[in-house]
Amino acid sequence: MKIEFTKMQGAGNDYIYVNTLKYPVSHPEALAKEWSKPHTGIGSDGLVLIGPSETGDFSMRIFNADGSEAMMCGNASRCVGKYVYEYGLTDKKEIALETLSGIKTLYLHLQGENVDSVTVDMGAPCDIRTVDLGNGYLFREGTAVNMGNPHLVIFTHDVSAIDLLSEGPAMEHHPLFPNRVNVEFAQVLPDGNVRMRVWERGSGITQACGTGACATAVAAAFTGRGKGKTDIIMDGGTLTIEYEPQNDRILMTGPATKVFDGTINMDR
Ligand SMILES: N[C@@H](CCC[C@H](N)C(=O)O)C(=O)O
Repeated sequence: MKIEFTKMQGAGNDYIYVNTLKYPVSHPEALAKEWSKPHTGIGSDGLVLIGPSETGDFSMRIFNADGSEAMMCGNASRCVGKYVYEYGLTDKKEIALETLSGIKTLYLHLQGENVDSVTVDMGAPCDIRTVDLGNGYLFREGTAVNMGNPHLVIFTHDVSAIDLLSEGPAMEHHPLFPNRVNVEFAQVLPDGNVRMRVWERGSGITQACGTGACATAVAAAFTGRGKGKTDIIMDGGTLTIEYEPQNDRILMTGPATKVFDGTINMDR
């Protein structure tokens, strides 16, 4: 059976989006693995399913490139906002999106008829703590933050020197995180903004991570490095994160971009 999909990216974090109101998908874990492959698939960081919701306007499910399902994805939530508006599924500019980590409110920013960027109310971070990574690792200490999904943020003086391909998996599979963890290496710049590189659980090196950008801003505040409104500069683009520890929400603003539409056989 042929189905339509749309490839979209937010700060370079790219996913395949399927409207399940039109094309129900029965085995997303297998399809995420197959379709994410760069040479034999479509090529992406994973698969995102847009569906109906009883508690919000729409629902979002997100599968990493290894087929594992995640609770939340910041970059995908912005792209879902763009998708449902531009494909005529809604004319609302404020959208309640149901995710496995609760309802997230999307505020669409338009440029003419198109959604150019989106602000997402990401809710409150939880389980913020300093973790001792023990001996045998490049870094001894990090900050764990839960943004609906788990993150480990490690501050360093030179983020460009990190070998993500070896340090990323070592941290993703650290015994402190039996469900694995997303890993952010972060460097505070002289102006207080943060340069960050990410290794994502289930997808490896990605160009950007929305929940990771939020976790980085939270970790910065927690360790006395924060400045309230922070640009998190990643390999694929920049997200602006607004966070004050006394408030119970984080606002994430950034781009949402369509790459192309396509069709693919569901049973391939
Ligand atoms: N890219 C994402 C997060 C995707 C899920 C993550 N890899 C996990 O397994 O928790 C984002 O933009 O937040």
